[in-house]
This record gives sequence, structure tokens and C-alpha cells, in this order.
Amino acid sequence: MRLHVAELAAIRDRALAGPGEPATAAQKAKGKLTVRERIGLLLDEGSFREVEPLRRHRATGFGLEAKRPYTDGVVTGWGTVEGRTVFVYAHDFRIFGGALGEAHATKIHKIMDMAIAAGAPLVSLNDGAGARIQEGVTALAGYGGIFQRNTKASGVIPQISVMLGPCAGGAAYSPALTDFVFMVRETSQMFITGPDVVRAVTGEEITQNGLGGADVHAETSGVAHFAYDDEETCLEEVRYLLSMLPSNNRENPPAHGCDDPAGRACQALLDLVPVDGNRPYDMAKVIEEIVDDGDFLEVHERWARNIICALARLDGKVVGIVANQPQSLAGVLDIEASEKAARFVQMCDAFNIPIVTLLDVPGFLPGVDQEHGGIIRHGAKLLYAYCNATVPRISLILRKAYGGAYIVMNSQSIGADLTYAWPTNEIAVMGAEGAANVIFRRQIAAAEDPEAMRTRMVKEYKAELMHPYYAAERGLVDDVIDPAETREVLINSLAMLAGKHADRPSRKHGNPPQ
Ligand SMILES: CCC(=O)SCCNC(=O)CCNC(=O)[C@H](O)C(C)(C)COP(=O)(O)OP(=O)(O)OC[C@H]1O[C@@H](n2cnc3c(N)ncnc32)[C@H](O)[C@@H]1OP(=O)(O)O
Repeated sequence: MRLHVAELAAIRDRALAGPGEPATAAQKAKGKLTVRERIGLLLDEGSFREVEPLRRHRATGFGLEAKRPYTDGVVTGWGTVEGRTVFVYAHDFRIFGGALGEAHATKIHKIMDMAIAAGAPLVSLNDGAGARIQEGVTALAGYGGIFQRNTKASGVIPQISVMLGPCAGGAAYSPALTDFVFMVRETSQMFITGPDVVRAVTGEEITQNGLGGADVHAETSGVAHFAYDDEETCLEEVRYLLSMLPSNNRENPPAHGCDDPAGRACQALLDLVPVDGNRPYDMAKVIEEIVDDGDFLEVHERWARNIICALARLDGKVVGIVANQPQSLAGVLDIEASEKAARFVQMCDAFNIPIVTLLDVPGFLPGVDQEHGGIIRHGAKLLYAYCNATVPRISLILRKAYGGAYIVMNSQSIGADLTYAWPTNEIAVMGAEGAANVIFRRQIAAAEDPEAMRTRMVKEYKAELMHPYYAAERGLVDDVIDPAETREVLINSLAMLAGKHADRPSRKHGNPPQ
């Protein structure tokens, strides 16, 4: 037996060592960690249990018979993050550029099936060149199996994709099906086809980073939710995100003890938000003041900055926050903001995270670009997501909430459980100036002094329809609160809603706007 065990140890050592020093040096020269270093940073120390470390491909042709490394270029297994089980698969770029062949794919399929069965999150550490060219259609079929499982797992277990190298083709599609995409500046890219193919087909000259680097995807395309300067910080933030998510859709997110008093008065809010509805301010500071210890994790922080989507804790329990950002495009809803918030609301609903919506919204962004770009169907995505969400939903109107944007952003009429407003709230079909221009157009045009008439009509409209208690008198907000009470009121209301259960009519699935 000892001889056998010694032989096993030698084989294991070879598998663990990977493809050798030159390949490792090349990986390091690109500023990247090795696959096992990454897994070591992601998981609790010593918790990784590898599955199929001795797997090798059986493909033939193109010299593959002579090149059959252990792992086949992907390390799979499970471990823990803060003591909770997490499944992981990680490409090894040193082997076939991390490209996916049949054996590689079936290892990933197995670990995905295990994660779904165990009801635990799946994290992929992506550093791979897509389908392994030498294996042809079997490689493509392997990707099909991953996409199918990504979709099956969607809304069942959290799926997190961490991009740690140049990821092409299927290695970019699969992450797009998952809940969160993390990237690292300079070293990670995502594209359907690399710069060489782009040059050949369209004649465009572009670098890998220019085409699909972290900043491109975190700021322009919205493909990446998070971007960091180095792998260590990136993987630490993945751990932080996991600490806010439940293991699966049958559980609640983990609650923590909280030293920040639930009844803490938020006096700073009285000065943070200008009473004049046209003056900008930083909504992030408002969120910081309300949530436990001022701590929150912004999702898609650099994309569609006119809306904030963040995970935070209130009295130790995780909440999702959706908030207009008045210091960016006046907090207006446009195509990208609608898409960003819709996906976030859906994610929160899938994983039992109550949603707090902070409104200060002048409406949808008008314009030809927006209309031709499909603001109607993109805005409808957010409406659909809120209407569909059965988790506790609370809205707070800080200042203005106008028109369709007011309805879309979790108004009482689309199912908010509770709606509060500050005494500065102004809920209306549109701003007073715009409203007066429409309904008093004739009187203004016929007046001797049109400007004086316009001013008088604006004032009249405001006095009649836009005073802060108009909605409260009609029961359309549940209470008008002192901003300093905001934290206490939200915590108290969420505690009441903790047992919320909502049934929906039976159906296969809805047909959301796309
Ligand atoms: C589902 C459909 C799909 O996935 S279709 C997508 C197919 N994949 C592609 O088109 C990507 C082709 N590869 C590339 O564009 C580049 O290799 C990228 C990913 C940009 C990385 O470039 P770079 O960092 O310079 O590395 P490199 O080209 O030297 O490659 C390193 C080693 O990996 C190999 N490699 C690369 N891609 C594949 C692939 N798809 N199949 C099999 N092997 C691949 C390279 O040949 C190279 O190998 P070696 O180290 O020279 O032995």
C-alpha cells in the first residue's frame, strides 16, 4: 500500500506542479497569478477540495496525443468563503491558453451540476481563449453544455465570473449569463473575437484592452459590474460580495450582528440634500449616512452613473438599494440606467434581498437618441422587474419624482409595500414649468406680458398640485417623515416585512421586454 501511496503522491505532485517553469514565468511576466494562487486567495485557507485533478484529454490530431497535461487546463472543486461552501472552476492559461476542449468542458459541467445540487454559489476564474481550436465541434458542444447550465442555475445559485486574462468567444458568453462579472485592469479582456479578427473583418485597428478591457466593459458596455487594479483586490471583493449573498434562492442572505444603532438619527441628511430640487448632490453620501457603518458595495459603479445600485446592510440584514444620482445627468432615467437597475432588481428578487428605492428623479431623458435607441422597451424592463419582484419593497421620495419615472421606480401603484416621503417631496406628472407651458399655453401666448403670466401660472400649478402633502392626503405615500428618522423608519419597516410572502399566478415564465 505504501508503494501505491507513494506513486499517487508523485502523480499528484506532477498534476499540482502544472506545465512547468517557463509557462509559469510567462504567466507571471504578464502580471497574472497562477490558477492555484488565485484559488488560494478566493477561498478560506486550506479549504479547497479539488475534483478530477488527474483528468486528461483523449483527443487526437494536431499533435494532441503527445500533449496530455493533468487537469486539462481547468482546476475545479469546492471550498469555503467565510465558512460557507463555494464551488469554483479556474482556467489555467498555461495549458492550451486555457482553451476549452471536451475533457475540460465535462469537468466544468460536473462542478456546475454539483453546485446546483448542493445549492452553493459558483465562481469561475476565467483566463481562457475560448473553444480549443484543435478539438473543433466537440469544444463548441462543451460550451453549449456550460451555457445551458448557466441558464439552469440562473436565479437558483449565485454565479460570479471573474475575468483574469484574455477571454474570447465562449469564455466571454458564459460570464454574460451569470449574475456578476469582475475584471482586472490591464490583464483581463472580454471579446467575442480578438483584435486580429476585427482587423480582418472590419479593418479597424484596436488593442486587446481598447476592444474589451476592464474599463471598456465597466464604463461603456456595462458587461462588467466591477473593475479593479489587481487580482488580489479583485478576489478580496469577490469574497465581500459573497458575504452579502445567500447560498441559493431558498435561503436569505447571511445576517450579521450590528453595532450601528437601529435608531441612530441621520441628522446629516438635513444638510446633505438641498431643498432646491434643481441643485445637485451626491446620493452616495445619503446612502452612506443611512446604512450600517456607512458601508455599501456599489454594483456597476462606473456605468450609468445617473442611477446607483448597491448592496448594503440595515441592522445587519442585507438590502439592495436603487437610487437616482442627482449629480449625474440630474438623476434622470435613460436607456442604460433602466437596464442597470432592472437587472439589479431582478437579482435582488431572485436572491431574497429586500429592495429600498430612493427617488429623486426628474423623469425619463427626452431626445431622439433615446427614443430611437428604444427607451420605451428599455424603460419597460425596469417597470417589469419591479412589478415582478415579490421581495419586500420600500420607496422613499427625497425630492422630486415626476411622471413615468415616478411610477416605474417602485411606486405604490406597482406594488411597493411601503412608500415614504421627506417633506421636500414633489410628486407630479412633470415639473411645474413644463406643466404650465402645456396646460396654460394659450393664456401665456395671449397675455400682454407672457413671462409674467408664465411665472404666475407656474406658481398656481405648484400651489395646487405640487405641495409635499398632496400625495400623503391621497394615501399615495404612507407617511411623510423627518429625514433624520430615515434609518429607523426603514429598519422598522423591513422588520415588519421580513415574513412577506407573495403568490403569483402559475405560468411557465413571463415574457419580459428585451
Ligand atoms: C464558443 C465559440 C468560441 O469560443 S470561438 C473562440 C475561439 N477562440 C479564439 O478565437 C481566440 C484565439 N486566441 C486568441 O485570440 C489569443 O490567443 C488570445 C486569447 C487573445 C490570447 O493572446 P496571447 O495572450 O497573445 O496568447 P497566445 O495567442 O500566445 O496563446 C497562448 C497559447 O494558447 C494557444 N491558444 C490560444 N487560443 C487557443 C484556442 N482557441 N485553442 C487552442 N489553443 C489556443 C496558443 O496557440 C498558444 O499556445 P502555445 O503556448 O504557443 O503552445
